[in-house]
Amino acid sequence: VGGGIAWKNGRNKKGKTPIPGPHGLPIFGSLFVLSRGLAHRSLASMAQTRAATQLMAFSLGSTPAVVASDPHTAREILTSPHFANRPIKQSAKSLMFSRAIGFAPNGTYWRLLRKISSSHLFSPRRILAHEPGRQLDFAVMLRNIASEQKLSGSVSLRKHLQLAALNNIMGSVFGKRYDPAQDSGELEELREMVKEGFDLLGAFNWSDYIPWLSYFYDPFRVVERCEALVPRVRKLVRVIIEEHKLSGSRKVSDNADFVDVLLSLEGEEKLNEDDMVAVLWEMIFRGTDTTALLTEWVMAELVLHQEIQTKLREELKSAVAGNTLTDAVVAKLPYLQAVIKETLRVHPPGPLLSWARLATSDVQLSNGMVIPANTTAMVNMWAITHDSHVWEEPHVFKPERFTEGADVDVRGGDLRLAPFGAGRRVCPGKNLGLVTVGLWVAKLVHHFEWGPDGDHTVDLSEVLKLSCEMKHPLSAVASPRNVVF
Ligand code: HEM
Repeated sequence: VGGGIAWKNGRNKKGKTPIPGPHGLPIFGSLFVLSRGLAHRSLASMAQTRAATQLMAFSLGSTPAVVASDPHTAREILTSPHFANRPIKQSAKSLMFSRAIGFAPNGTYWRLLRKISSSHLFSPRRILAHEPGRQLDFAVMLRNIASEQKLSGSVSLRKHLQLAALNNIMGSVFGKRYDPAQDSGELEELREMVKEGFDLLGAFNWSDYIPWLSYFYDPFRVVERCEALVPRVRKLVRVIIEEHKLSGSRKVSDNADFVDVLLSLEGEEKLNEDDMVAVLWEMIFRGTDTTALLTEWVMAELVLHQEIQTKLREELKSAVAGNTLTDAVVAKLPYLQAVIKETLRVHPPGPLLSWARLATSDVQLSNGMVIPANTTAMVNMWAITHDSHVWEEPHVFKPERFTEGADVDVRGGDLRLAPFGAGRRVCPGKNLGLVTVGLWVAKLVHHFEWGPDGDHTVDLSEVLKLSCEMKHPLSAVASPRNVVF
């Protein structure tokens, strides 16, 4: 059967045009493609060789799945109201994420969460109000980078970015920042919990696709580890909620943190405590790794392409001219924005858009194919951004394609480059993510010249976990520049 075991009985032929796809193995289908290595690359070459880039059907054990590797089909899937749900992994369910924005089914509760977060956490006014926090987290990072460079002669950037990103999101969500020198115990506990959650959500769990396996095969001990993590998360978040309750006034100002906002909700909007824990915890998860790893990819490309780094510094020099580098200045730097877009194109942090979608009814596509209800639908954004029919010289890192050619909206309006997804489930944190990465990259380049580290050359190999990150963390020589701001 085209598509394999989960597509038997003509499931892939419901429309005028059948959906092509590999036969896969008995029982497992094409599960091994997802369970190891770089799934986005394997799926891209499978779709290419089968002339199935528009849509390819395949089986993940008993779960029928399709993947779109072309902008047109990707748009039809992501923006269709019939794909507004997501299939939920066992780990996400056990970690309470079915009550958080990313996995809550399309309905009143999910719409309420989107509304609350877009007006109180992600609105331009709120993002601006939290700028002092972004500046503060950068100032700490700057000091730590300078001292590591002085001590070791090079800098391993990842840990600095991760601490800044964690503190930044903790600041705007929980109103709390950590100083490694003073709060090492609590910070370590939090870091460990975030890492455990990432590992569990990113781990490939065979029983998500072959349910009966769960009775005797759970190599990552997903169930047991989730059961151990949930009480720790509840305890940490509840303590923070109690501290906020004790602090009195529920008046919510622009720079209030998200806990205050959730506590101030009244009537039908009021969330119960478990829902609050889920929503708050999800923000920490989604907001930490994505900004840190995108900044690391940008900096790796800038170390490899010194001429691009010099050009960016020139742009910064003329824009700063005695002023502080702020969000407002950064937003008006076309070359910096082009460098970030080009990094999102070459290294989309979610190459398969992180969380899939689920068809809630049969969906007819404009090419005559029909995706049956209950099919898991993925978009291979990496395949689209590396397709030579869509992008000229797709493997070349060239920010100029965005300054010299037509500009491209990366926030979901143009499916040739939609690293934040699109449609009603598009990433709500996209503006916050872009503003944070923009400010930090601008400041890193303004304060240091970033050169190659002779002992650790830049290696762009990827590893796909919850997001796609550099397999070998970036190490570079950061030569301080004599700048005041
Ligand atoms: C570079 C930064 C980021 C990237 C590349 C990114 C990417 C994505 C992608 C691809 C999706 C799935 C969209 C879809 O299905 O169409 C998503 C969803 C989501 N993201 Fe982001 N994200 C980033 C930053 C953030 C930040 C900073 C936050 C919050 C603090 C956040 C919160 C979320 C949430 C809550 C969802 C689920 C939305 C829903 O299902 O309704 N993201 N993100």
